[in-house]
Amino acid sequence: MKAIMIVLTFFALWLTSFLSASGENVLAIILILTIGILHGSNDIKLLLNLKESFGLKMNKQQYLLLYIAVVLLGAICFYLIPLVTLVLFVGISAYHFGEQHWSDKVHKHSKFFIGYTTIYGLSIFALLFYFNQPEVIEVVDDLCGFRLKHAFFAPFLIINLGVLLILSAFGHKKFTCNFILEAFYLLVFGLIFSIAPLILGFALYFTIWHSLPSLNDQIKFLYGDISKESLFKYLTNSLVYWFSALLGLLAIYYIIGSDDSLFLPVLFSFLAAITFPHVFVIEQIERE
Ligand SMILES: CC1=C(/C=C/C(C)=C/C=C/C(C)=C/C=O)C(C)(C)CCC1
Repeated sequence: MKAIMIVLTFFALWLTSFLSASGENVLAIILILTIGILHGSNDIKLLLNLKESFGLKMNKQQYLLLYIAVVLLGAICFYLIPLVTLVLFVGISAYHFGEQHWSDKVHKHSKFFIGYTTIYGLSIFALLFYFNQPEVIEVVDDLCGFRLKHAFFAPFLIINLGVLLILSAFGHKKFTCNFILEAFYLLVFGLIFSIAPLILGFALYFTIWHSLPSLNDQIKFLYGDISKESLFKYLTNSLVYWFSALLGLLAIYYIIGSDDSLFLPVLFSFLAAITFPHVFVIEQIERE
């Protein structure tokens, strides 16, 4: 799987050398809205397939209502306390990306696992942000009116990578992985983020390194194997949710009108709102 992901990543990077800046943005947005959104479109079915979640067992309508309520709550928080919600969003996403990457390589459910995966995810974001400082400063400013300083990025990267290194050294007995290979993946991510602009760098990581493996795990969890039939079942079942998410996003863009400077902030706050419940669903299936 990882070899395919490396090939896909470099293929996509090679493809972008033929694209203009706006072409790269279009490719990034297509990746996020297709594979990216798709990997969160079967959350309700995943919840229904759990023995229980949060000690509860609810029916489809109840889960759907709860899900929509959490999305709306996330959106309202973004509106009312944008900076706090953004920090929370990046922290939760870091844990979520790390959990996806490490779940089969280290003993789960320990405090160490939560700390390690969060620091790993933060290191990925720190790499992405470090190589795209002007764009990150703009998007964060547009999102919550807070202007990050350039002096923030290098220490943020060094601290996260440093803590990751220390935790890896102390906890290496808990892992079943090749750390040289893991360091190589981080190098590949750094390379992608330094070559591609912010949105494309994020999209390549998010779709190839997070959403595809997550789709793989989810299909196995739901149908027991990866086959044409189970892929077809997954796609047909997620279609209506995927389509509703896209319609929701389109509706927001329609309501705010054609203000270009709001395009990325709206996309990221939309992602944040739908990410909050998704992270809890995946956390529950990883626990089973
Ligand atoms: C890239 C980026 C950001 C963070 C995005 C995040 C945190 C995305 C997480 C998505 C997830 C976890 C999706 C679901 O699986 C900021 C800080 C908004 C602004 C600068 C660019």
